[in-house]
Amino acid sequence: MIEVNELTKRYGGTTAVDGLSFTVRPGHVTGFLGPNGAGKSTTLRIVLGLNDPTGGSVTVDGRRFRDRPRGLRHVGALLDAHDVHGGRTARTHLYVLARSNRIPRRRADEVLEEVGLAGASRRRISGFSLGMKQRLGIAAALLGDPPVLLFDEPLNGLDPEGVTWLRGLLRRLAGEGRTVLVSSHLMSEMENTVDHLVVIGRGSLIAAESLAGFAARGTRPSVTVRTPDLTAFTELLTGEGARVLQQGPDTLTVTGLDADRIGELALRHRVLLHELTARNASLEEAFMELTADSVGHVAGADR
Ligand SMILES: Nc1ncnc2c1ncn2[C@@H]1O[C@H](COP(=O)(O)OP(=O)(O)OP(=O)(O)O)[C@@H](O)[C@H]1O
Repeated sequence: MIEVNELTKRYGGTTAVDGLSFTVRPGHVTGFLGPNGAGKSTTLRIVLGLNDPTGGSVTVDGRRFRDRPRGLRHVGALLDAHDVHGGRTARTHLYVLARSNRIPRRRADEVLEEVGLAGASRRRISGFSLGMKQRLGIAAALLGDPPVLLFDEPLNGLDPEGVTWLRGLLRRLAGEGRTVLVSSHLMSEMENTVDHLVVIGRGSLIAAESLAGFAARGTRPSVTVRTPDLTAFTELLTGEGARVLQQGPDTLTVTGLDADRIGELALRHRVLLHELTARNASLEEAFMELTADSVGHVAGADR
């Protein structure tokens, strides 16, 4: 468990983190979300003891990370994929890390295999693409088989296959009972990846809850319905109190009734449905609404 207590970090006149408290529990993939400059990287650096807080504290399983010897066995982290010695090969990079944490060498080969870099393990890192460096950073995080994992914007630079792979890996790690915290400034990246959210803006907590709970804060969720019985079904839905917008020759957007209820109505009245989709767009809307005051630079704001 990661516990952040009343954390504050100032850089001169800039307050990067401002009295922030939250808890990250095992068994979940928790998204750490906020607009650019919200203080995510600063918080993660403090968790790892790379920066000292101005006030407050962070503990991992009840202790400061810095007080643990052989840290990679407790917390694995990917903060900056470029933060590697380009002249080394991927293998050597991991061997050095393994040695300094008393981890057997064979583990380095195992994690290279796991992240899909076994074939490139003897190549110099300077020739790696950003996506390959991300994979190498993930391999380093997994090296010590740690119960706690932190990833700062890990989807950056990954191609669609890489994104799908990483989502699966994060879920598996959480399924094994580990604590997994993943930062991003994009809700669209997180909605298919995480089940819990910690949202911050200007260094302060905005929300800490389940993905479903967060979505419910936004504008009302909508459901897309495709049916050849457009007119009759629209009447039925409005009769049940729904708001219905026609989007195309056979497509409706419905608010005010959830997808389960709409499906039941269709079944009861023998209406043929070709599609019934609950839209997650409200997550993005909730994020934008809740963080609107914390966004430093809004496109077009000066015009
Ligand atoms: N070493 C530093 N010196 C001075 N200011 C800093 C330093 N590190 C971060 N900051 C400032 O602290 C604030 C928070 O930055 P941080 O990088 O933690 O945000 P972030 O949420 O990770 O942003 P992004 O999504 O852009 O990575 C920003 O205003 C940033 O300019």
